Amino acid sequence: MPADAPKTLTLRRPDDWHLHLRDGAMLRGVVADSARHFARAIIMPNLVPPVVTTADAEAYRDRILDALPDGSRFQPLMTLYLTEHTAADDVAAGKASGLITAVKLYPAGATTNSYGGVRDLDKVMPVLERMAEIGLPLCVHGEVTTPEVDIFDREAVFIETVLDPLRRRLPELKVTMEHVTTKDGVDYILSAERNLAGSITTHHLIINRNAILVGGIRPHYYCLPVAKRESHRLALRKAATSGDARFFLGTDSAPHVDPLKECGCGCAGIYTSINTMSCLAHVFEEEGALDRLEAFTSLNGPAWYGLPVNAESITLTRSETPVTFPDKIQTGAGPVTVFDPMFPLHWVVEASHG
Ligand SMILES: NC(=O)N[C@@H](CC(=O)O)C(=O)O
Ligand SMILES: [Zn+2]
Ligand SMILES: [Zn+2]
Repeated sequence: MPADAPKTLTLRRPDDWHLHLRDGAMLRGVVADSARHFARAIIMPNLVPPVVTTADAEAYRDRILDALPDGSRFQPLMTLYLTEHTAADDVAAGKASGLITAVKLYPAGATTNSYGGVRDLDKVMPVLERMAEIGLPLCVHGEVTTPEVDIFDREAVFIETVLDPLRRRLPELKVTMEHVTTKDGVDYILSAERNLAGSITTHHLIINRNAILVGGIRPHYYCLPVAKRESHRLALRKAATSGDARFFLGTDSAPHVDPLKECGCGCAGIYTSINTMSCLAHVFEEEGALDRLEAFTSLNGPAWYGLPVNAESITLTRSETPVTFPDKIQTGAGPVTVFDPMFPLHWVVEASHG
């Protein structure tokens, strides 16, 4: 690091625009890790059973608020899991009451707990048209599920065969491409003049697909969309550190207990809530872009979702000796392995203000 490089960095308090908190004992075991650094998070609705109606979302929000540490002001921003039976009026009522921030499209079978997702987009067009009218964003898990399509191509094929046709059919619909993992995704977002933005995870800025497979199979680096080759990781880094308002943080922190990852058919998902800010400061420093970290974590997301930026701030400090995080956290549901970036971390969130 150059001698004159900053040793502390103060940012508006960040938000997480894509987060899995789960429910029950797991929720109670993980929520404090997000609430420590983040003011708000968009909460994914892929519970079992999923969060389908406004009433489901209200009940789930209350369970999250209940699980928070005393005094926490963390704000869960709720989403609805789009199904072919979703009622447009219920979605509109959820938005009007201020409860619902977005609706989530899971192509059926694309990822964890997505079997109740959408098979035929025509069936959800009335809901999407209503969302376009009322300005409610659609968050998309952008992968096709066609068995013939190679898993590493599923995002690119989704853009070409599903997302682009949908956006041409309904240009007024605001779409968030969640957890973008490819240069194709980045380029597609950059090509759009309006109504398209993308979230990028912490881990996709750090690992490529080698992390999963070289030297043995490493289930704790397996997530969906699966990490791609190095050229894609570099494209994601460039987008995230560019300051471009169309890119913002969505950690996609997705806890599964270790026995469900370390087995013959392991679940997809990486747990990063606890060390995300340290990892991101490292990445942005490597890219010479520490001055653009705040845009990525704290400014671009609120602008896209039409929310105010947080009044509070946090300060990160760079220590000479590496900071350590636990290898695993213990939850009432079982142990959850923490994302290991495979390099020492030096940045740590040291204080919160306001
Ligand atoms: N990202 C993942 O690998 N897993 C997520 C689902 C998702 O976001 O696709 C999960 O719920 O476990
Ligand atoms: Zn997803
Ligand atoms: Zn996710």
